Amino acid sequence: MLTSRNGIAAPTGCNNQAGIPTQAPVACQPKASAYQKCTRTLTRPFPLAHKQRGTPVCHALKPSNRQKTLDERILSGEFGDKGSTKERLTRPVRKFLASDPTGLGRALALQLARIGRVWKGEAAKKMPVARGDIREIVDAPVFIPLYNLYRAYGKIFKLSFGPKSFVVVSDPAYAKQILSTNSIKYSKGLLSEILDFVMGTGLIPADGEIWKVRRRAIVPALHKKYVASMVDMFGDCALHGCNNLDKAVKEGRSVNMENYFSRLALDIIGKAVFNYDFDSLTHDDPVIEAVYTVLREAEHRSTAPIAYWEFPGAKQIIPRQRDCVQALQIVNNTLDELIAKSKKLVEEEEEEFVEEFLSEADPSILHFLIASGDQISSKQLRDDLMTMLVAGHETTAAVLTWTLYLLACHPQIADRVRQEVDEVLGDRKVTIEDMRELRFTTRVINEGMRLYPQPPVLIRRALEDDEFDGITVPKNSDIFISVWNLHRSDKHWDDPDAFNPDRFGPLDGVIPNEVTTNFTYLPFGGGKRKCIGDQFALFESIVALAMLSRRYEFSLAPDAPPVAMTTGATIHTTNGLYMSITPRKVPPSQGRPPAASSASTEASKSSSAHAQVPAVASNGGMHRANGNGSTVGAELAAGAARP
Ligand code: HEM
Repeated sequence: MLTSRNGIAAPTGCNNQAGIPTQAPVACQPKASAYQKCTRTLTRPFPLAHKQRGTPVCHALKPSNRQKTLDERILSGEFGDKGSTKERLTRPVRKFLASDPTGLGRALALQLARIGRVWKGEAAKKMPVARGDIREIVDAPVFIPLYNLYRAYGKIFKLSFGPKSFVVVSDPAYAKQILSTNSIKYSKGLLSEILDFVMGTGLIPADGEIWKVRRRAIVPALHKKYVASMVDMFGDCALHGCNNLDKAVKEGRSVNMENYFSRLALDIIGKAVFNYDFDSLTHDDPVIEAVYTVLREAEHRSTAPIAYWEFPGAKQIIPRQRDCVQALQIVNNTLDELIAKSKKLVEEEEEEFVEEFLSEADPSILHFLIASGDQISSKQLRDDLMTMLVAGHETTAAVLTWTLYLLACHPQIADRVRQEVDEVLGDRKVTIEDMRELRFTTRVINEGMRLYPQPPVLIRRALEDDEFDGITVPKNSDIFISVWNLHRSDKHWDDPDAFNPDRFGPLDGVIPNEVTTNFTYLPFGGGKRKCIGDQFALFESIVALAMLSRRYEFSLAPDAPPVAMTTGATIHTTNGLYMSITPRKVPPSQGRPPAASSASTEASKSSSAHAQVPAVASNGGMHRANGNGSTVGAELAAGAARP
């Protein structure tokens, strides 16, 4: 056994190439001391948008021509002098003049010093431009080079390669300015261009008036009663998943839990968004295959160096593009059928549409939107549904994957989760009230999302000039807000690489979000474009983790390939997350009765455990109350601090 930085034992077998906090001898870790160990060879210029999938993770820079590591170069002050070159060059002249005994030289030196100060002031307002060894950055997931460059160039810098350039932002105050205070000055830019083929004018890529209208229409669909009913469904899906895992356990097989979570999340989001049972946990069919083809294409395009699919004829000639067109057709046909079915049901049920409308026959978001009388084209509806499918699938699956990985590397923390789950749930069904009781499990997810934010980078484009401490970001700049850097910065976190779910304070304290941490912690973004599925996703993750922890103990399969990261829209493993699974004897107790929570009495009156929770402006005033916000931090925070 080795000991992690936070004093928690980690197994020696924990293959730690994924930036996790153990002191196991790792090849590459985003920590100063680890950089020297990487010896990968540089073969091409820094591939910012290069396809990363399938390449082993290496968080380090190769030693430069001068055989210096980045750490040594940072320590040497190479990147430190952000002053004026003119001022630096004229410094010796000034010194020489100052030593002139006649007085004339001294007067000139004084004058030169004044001009030097002006030059220095001007230089301070210029954005640092990443230079030099950028070409030496190896084939790593994109957020890792950005982390290294952040350490070299600081909280805002420009990254140029060829005709393209990006502004990389890694400061909470700047992130707040872009996402919240000055959000009106920014669009989704590149993201809209990349995702157009799959999401069209869905909520994630949409901007301006379309975004406003669609957000107002969709957010009310994720109301309290809906989320409460979804918790029930999460439990059923997770149980179904457990039954599948039992088979693997019996056969003594290790299981790729990344794949498992991807399927679980697909089954859940299909039911939640359009009441479609993919049942991908037990079988594959052409619709599932088509969905995965489209999802993989979205990831492929977000990391491809050039938009080759836009070349004339590409969609007909290139096999992967042809497959994508066919897959889109299958998905669109399926969605059209579901839309038609839902319209028919709405006509038949003739239920009055009330504020927290929830159809028993079909509680999905699609049904809500149709029942609300939302007059939109089928194309827009499809765009919205696809957006939620993509947004709610990959993200949650990735959060669960990396959190389970962290737990496997920190058995003592996994023990604490199991203990809590046994106490709260025993072997009974999970309910919405339990979300307030599973506090440590919630913290574990919070910490999992800090160490592995999904997505690790947020993308924006400046619609007009904006200023950051005197530095101008010009109109049309493409901006990367590095959530990874914010979450891993030692300026904002003690021992930032350590997996320490207790770091967020007492368990009955607030649930961390961007507001409680002043934009240092952004698992769901912030401001008016904050995730609308934050509460849904957090509950889904808690339920899945609780159900698994109650039944099994997980450890990394001894013969598994090393766990390493690769970039997609979210962080994937390079070779899967293979786990050995040991069944636990589920305690026969019924856990705490759900009504034990003070909230649940209220909940039973109002059908929602969140009913009594005051609304807290967690996102710059764009709150769910006005149809624009989302509330996980606020509602759970208030819930956690219950009497
Ligand atoms: C753990 C799971 C999830 C994570 C980590 C996550 C994260 C995020 C983040 C960081 C953003 C902001 C993106 C930006 O500012 O550019 C976002 C936006 C969004 N998310 Fe999520 N999300 C999750 C689950 C979900 C689910 C389950 C849904 C749907 C039910 C969803 C729907 C959306 C939508 C529609 C947006 C765009 C909102 C807008 O631009 O107005 N997300 N998500």
